Amino acid sequence: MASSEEDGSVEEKENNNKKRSKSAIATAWLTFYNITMTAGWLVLAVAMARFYIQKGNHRGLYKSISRTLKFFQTFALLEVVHCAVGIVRTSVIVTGVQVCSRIFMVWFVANSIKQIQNEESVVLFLVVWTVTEITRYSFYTFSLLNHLPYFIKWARYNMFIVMYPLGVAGELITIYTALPYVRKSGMFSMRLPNKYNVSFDYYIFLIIVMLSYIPLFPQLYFHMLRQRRKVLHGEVIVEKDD
Ligand SMILES: CCCCCCCCCCCCC[C@@H](O)CC(=O)SCCNC(=O)CCNC(=O)[C@H](O)C(C)(C)COP(=O)(O)OP(=O)(O)OC[C@H]1O[C@@H](n2cnc3c(N)ncnc32)[C@H](O)[C@@H]1OP(=O)(O)O
Repeated sequence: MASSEEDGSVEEKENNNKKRSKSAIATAWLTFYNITMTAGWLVLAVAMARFYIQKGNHRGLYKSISRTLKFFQTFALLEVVHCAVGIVRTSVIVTGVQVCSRIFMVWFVANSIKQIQNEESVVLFLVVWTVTEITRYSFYTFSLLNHLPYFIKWARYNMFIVMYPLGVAGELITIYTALPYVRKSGMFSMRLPNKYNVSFDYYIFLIIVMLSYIPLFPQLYFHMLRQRRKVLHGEVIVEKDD
């Protein structure tokens, strides 16, 4: 049977060619992006391991890796763009919540509140994020290259069961530990009266962020459980549109 392209008009053929070259460009870009991100998180893993081996404890670890961490975690904003322009089939909202909460954690908590940088909870979320991202980006890279080893697929869709709650625990304990310093310093806050007639309390905002994990985290977790059933057990899942 002839394909629709063979039957179609010149215009249809041109459209098909455009789609094909767009997806080739998209695949090339995603491969480059995922390799870069895998390498970035590997650099972080090696830097953390070396730091710990040399110093024997975690004091100063955050400071030593903060530039690399900020760069690669911020670069992950492109994932929201990938979903928005449709080159990956993932929800913009799910990806947006995941990426924005991490960027918030890096820039407005760990980076801004120096007193908490040596907390164990910071090391906890850093280690969990690093292991997760090396697995996740190598999963995408090998999938795009059509050479996905089963252990990477297995790790991608099983490790999160433990890693997600551990990462969330690290993040929440860190924010909780930061609260007294934020209250004392009044950082990022605006009190009335001021010329804009606006008041903002960063301390209260951080409490709201912590509370927002209660409705939002289960959605991410259940999304991953659905992905797991689809990919590892071949279940057909009908996703709602954003
Ligand atoms: C301003 C203040 C905001 C404060 C908000 C506070 C609320 C916070 C609540 C949230 C807490 C989050 C805490 C979090 O930071 C803790 C941790 O991360 S701990 C570590 C454990 N974490 C994980 O395991 C992360 C799991 N999450 C993810 O993997 C993703 O982020 C997620 C978007 C949730 C899910 O990913 P996705 O939907 O993409 O699933 P898949 O991987 O199965 O992929 C689906 C299809 O898309 C293709 N895809 C996706 N990305 C790419 C890519 N980069 N390159 C190529 N292809 C890609 C993938 O191949 C699939 O395609 P197909 O269906 O065709 O196979």
